[in-house]
Amino acid sequence: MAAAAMMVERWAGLGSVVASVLFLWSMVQNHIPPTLRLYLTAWASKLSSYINPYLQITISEYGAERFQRSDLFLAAEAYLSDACARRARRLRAELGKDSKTLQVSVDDHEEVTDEFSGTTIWWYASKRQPKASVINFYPGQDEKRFYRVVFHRRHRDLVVDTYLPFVLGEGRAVTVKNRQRRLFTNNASSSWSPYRAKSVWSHVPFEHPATFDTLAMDPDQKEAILDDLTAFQESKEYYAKVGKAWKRGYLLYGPPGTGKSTMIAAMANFLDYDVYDLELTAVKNNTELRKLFIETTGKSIIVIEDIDCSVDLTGKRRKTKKASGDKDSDDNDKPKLPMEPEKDDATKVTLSGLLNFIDGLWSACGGERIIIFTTNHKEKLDPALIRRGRMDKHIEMSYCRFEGFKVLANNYLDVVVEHELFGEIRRLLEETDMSPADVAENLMPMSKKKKRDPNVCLLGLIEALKKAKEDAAVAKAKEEEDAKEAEAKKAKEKEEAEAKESKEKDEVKDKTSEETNGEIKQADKSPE
Ligand SMILES: Nc1ncnc2c1ncn2[C@@H]1O[C@H](COP(=O)(O)OP(=O)(O)OP(=O)(O)O)[C@@H](O)[C@H]1O
Ligand SMILES: [Mg+2]
Repeated sequence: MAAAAMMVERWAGLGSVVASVLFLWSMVQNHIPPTLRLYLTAWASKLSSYINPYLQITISEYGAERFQRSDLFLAAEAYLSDACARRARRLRAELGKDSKTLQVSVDDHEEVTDEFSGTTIWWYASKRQPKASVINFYPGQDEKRFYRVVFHRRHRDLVVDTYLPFVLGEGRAVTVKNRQRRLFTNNASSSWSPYRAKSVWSHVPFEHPATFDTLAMDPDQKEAILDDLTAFQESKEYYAKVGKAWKRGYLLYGPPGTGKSTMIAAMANFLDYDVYDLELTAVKNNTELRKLFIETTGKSIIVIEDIDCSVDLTGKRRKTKKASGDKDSDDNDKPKLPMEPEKDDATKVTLSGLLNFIDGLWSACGGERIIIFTTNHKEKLDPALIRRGRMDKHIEMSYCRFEGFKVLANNYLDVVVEHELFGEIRRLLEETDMSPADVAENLMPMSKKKKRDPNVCLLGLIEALKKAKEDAAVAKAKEEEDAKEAEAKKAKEKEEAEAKESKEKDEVKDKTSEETNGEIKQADKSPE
């Protein structure tokens, strides 16, 4: 290691000699004809490569894409920060994008060494000064930063074929680990800019605290979902082998307040993915839908909430999506997303557009995506939309039962062990349908007096459950009464209709017989 440092120092000394020569060279080169200058430059570089056994690779901050920082540069920066920065003597510390975490990286003009398969590789961070005469409109573009990788020429293959891809992979993994995850929402197409590809989505930091530990649901179901997600995340090779795009669809269905949206947040936190919350009502047509999809990145969850409310029979958007708790209470029995031939494809999002969104384009753009639909009314969705292969797993989010309650009691009241009131709560929860959201609400009283007293909260929950049970019984009795009344009314109407019909028949019969009698009498009177 020390020998390597000495060697680098020696070459650094030689470098300063070369720099002086180059300076003189630059002084005289203006007086040399261009062809000769080119020839001499090539010759000088040949000579230098003959003497200098070290090769160097430059990784510039801005590559061919002038306005976008190069992936390799970003990966190298992340890799060096993670693996080598602590060995450097001059570091640079900055607040991360989330303004919370501290990011330490190698400072400019600093050199660090890395060991790979017994080989020493030197990294040198630097920047080119901007030309004084150039005014740059893009901040960050005036200084051109770069990394230089220096290694012995006998390790050329190792560095190019193995080491640099390793740095790229490791750097990307570090970036994913350290990144601030984001929650994206689609902008109305009127604000899309042809000059900024990223204008179709806007984002905020994703900071939802939900995890699977805090999610109240059946433990076996939770375990199965976690298994499924882990298997998906680790199956890159498997998906490639069977020729399937690396994506998975989940349909979350159940009554309001049962934790569908919370589950999505828990999944994103578990997988460490970004979330794209796609508001279909803001998308004008299938072309826009496609564009939105293309602008999503890998390692993300694309969510369409309340899919049954997003597009109706004619493809027209509804004005208010979440007017009430139960989003479909206004027109419950209208089927949505029909398999009808779509005529004006240019002006609306259609079922086929949506299906294409899920599987057509998925296959074209690889990369670890999950799509989730949520609905309160699974039965209203077109079977084509939710068939296995599109929505691979259907997850029912249901009312709170005792196992789910125990999670909530732990979350909200820190009650871990069995409480004396648990027996009654268990019985009531089995007899009453109450959503986890309502149970949670009862466990989180806002009054100062009741604050954090488990007994008071649990008693409050028991009261609420009893009331819900009574209300449900009253509602059921009323429903039965209404049904009976409706049946009686129907029977009466039927009876009346039958009576009316038979009366009409009798009248017709009477009239016919009268007419017949009249004709007979007429015949009797007529001369033979
Ligand atoms: N299963 C659950 N576990 C833990 N908390 C829950 C659960 N279900 C609901 N909650 C609580 O209730 C609130 C509302 O839940 P959430 O928004 O996830 O319900 P939802 O099923 O998406 O409802 P909707 O169908 O109306 O969209 C959440 O903020 C959460 O605190
Ligand atoms: Mg929801």
